[in-house]
Amino acid sequence: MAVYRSIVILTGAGISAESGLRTFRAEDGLWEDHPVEQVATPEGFARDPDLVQRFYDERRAQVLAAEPNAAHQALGRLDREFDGDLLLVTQNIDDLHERGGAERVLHMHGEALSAWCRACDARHPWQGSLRDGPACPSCGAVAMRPDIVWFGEMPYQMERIFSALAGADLFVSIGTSGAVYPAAGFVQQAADHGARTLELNLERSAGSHWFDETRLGAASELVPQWVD
Ligand SMILES: CC(C)NC(=O)[C@H](Cc1c[nH]c2ccccc12)NC(=O)[C@H](CCCC/N=C(/NCCC(=O)O)S[C@H]1O[C@H](COP(=O)(O)OP(=O)(O)OC[C@H]2O[C@@H](n3cnc4c(N)ncnc43)[C@H](O)[C@@H]2O)[C@@H](O)[C@H]1O)NC(=O)OCc1ccccc1
Repeated sequence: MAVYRSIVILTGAGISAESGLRTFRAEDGLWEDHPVEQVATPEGFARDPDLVQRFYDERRAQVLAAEPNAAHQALGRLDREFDGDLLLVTQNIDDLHERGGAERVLHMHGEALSAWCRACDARHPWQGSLRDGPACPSCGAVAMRPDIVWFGEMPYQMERIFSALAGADLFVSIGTSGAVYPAAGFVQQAADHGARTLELNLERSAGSHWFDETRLGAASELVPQWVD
């Protein structure tokens, strides 16, 4: 790891699969029994807010019941020991990176354990249900939604991500199918700036051909091997 000055890591649902959190596109994936346009779009929320709140209440409970695995813990070690620039960009809404010891984490698609008040724009750490329309602790309005980036919505902190990609000399992608943009385009941006690019995934992804190297296997084995 010593040779690199600035590392950007992108993670997806695959890194949390071995912690018991379902991925999206596997045959038993989340999108199988929850059509994405119904539960992960602003239109779906407007059409049936109770269905969407119930979906994310379930996800929130699953996240609270899950534990970080060896891949999360290895990235926690890397974050503690690497004194260069490091940004761990995750598409995941779980907090397993933080519970695995990582601090330089950016949730580009939001967080399950956070609620967003549409009336006063405040965000609140949230572990309970949003279904029964709790009042916003800041303004009292009953206008809270999951603090999640849905399809058609702008991901969070894109400027910070683009500038990290522009300065990176190593880009590593872990447990993602490369099916969703803008995250799926990060490897090209990093490569265009001269970074070495490495993919760690259970199977080849839609973006594998963009990487200098792809290692296939379970994250709980590949990530500690790469870090240590
Ligand atoms: C379907 C796709 C074609 N659509 C999009 O990409 C859209 C539209 C779009 C934008 N640009 C485009 C360009 C071309 C085409 C389409 C678009 N994108 C958007 O709408 C985005 C917003 C997208 C975010 C939506 N929210 C999510 N999540 C939060 C919700 C929730 O979590 O409920 S997306 C969701 O799916 C995405 C993909 O999932 P993965 O994490 O990769 O999981 P998946 O199941 O697919 O794959 C798992 C992988 O792990 C591997 N694996 C499994 N087990 C293991 C294991 N044990 N070990 C290792 N690997 C493992 C498997 O092999 C597999 O490869 C993740 O991002 C995830 O967060 N917003 C936007 O574009 O805004 C405007 C904009 C943006 C920038 C600049 C200007 C304007």
